[in-house]
Amino acid sequence: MERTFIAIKPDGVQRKLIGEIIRRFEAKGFTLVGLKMMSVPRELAEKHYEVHQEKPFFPGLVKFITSGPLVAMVWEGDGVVSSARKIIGATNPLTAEPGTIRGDFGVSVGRNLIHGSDAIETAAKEISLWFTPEELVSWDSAMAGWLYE
Ligand SMILES: Nc1ncnc2c1ncn2[C@@H]1O[C@H](COP(=O)(O)OP(=O)(O)OP(=O)(O)O)[C@@H](O)[C@H]1O
Repeated sequence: MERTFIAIKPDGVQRKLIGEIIRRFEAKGFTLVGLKMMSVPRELAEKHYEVHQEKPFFPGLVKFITSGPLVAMVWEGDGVVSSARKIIGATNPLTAEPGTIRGDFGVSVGRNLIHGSDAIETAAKEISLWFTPEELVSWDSAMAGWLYE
């Protein structure tokens, strides 16, 4: 079953949106298989965003991600990688569609509340970067028969 890495960034935690964000993924029908609240070490933030290391916003992004607690999660379900990106919305919350997390709760690109892996291969890399295998819990949702044919 497909898995994706989702992180509620420090602004989402401070804004008390943890419950609302988890609710949206649960209500859609995805299954939570990994969850931890953590302070992010600088090296982990830099590794996670290494594709952006030459960008002017990189130092500020690393400072922001390491500035407070973050909630790291792994969600499972058919098509969860691309569906999660739709639930999250466009990178800039001002242009993100209403009904998406960023569209409903954010106003600036540097405080866009949540991260979601952008492809299946990226998801696998990010899951192994943020979680050990022992931290992930495989379980069968009792609702599966009502979610899938
Ligand atoms: N111009 C910018 N100014 C400040 N921060 C930015 C800017 N562009 C991107 N970022 C930050 O870098 C993150 C990664 O940018 P990317 O283009 O990969 O967007 P994304 O894939 O929608 O976001 P994420 O990887 O966090 O899910 C953004 O989520 C945002 O927090």
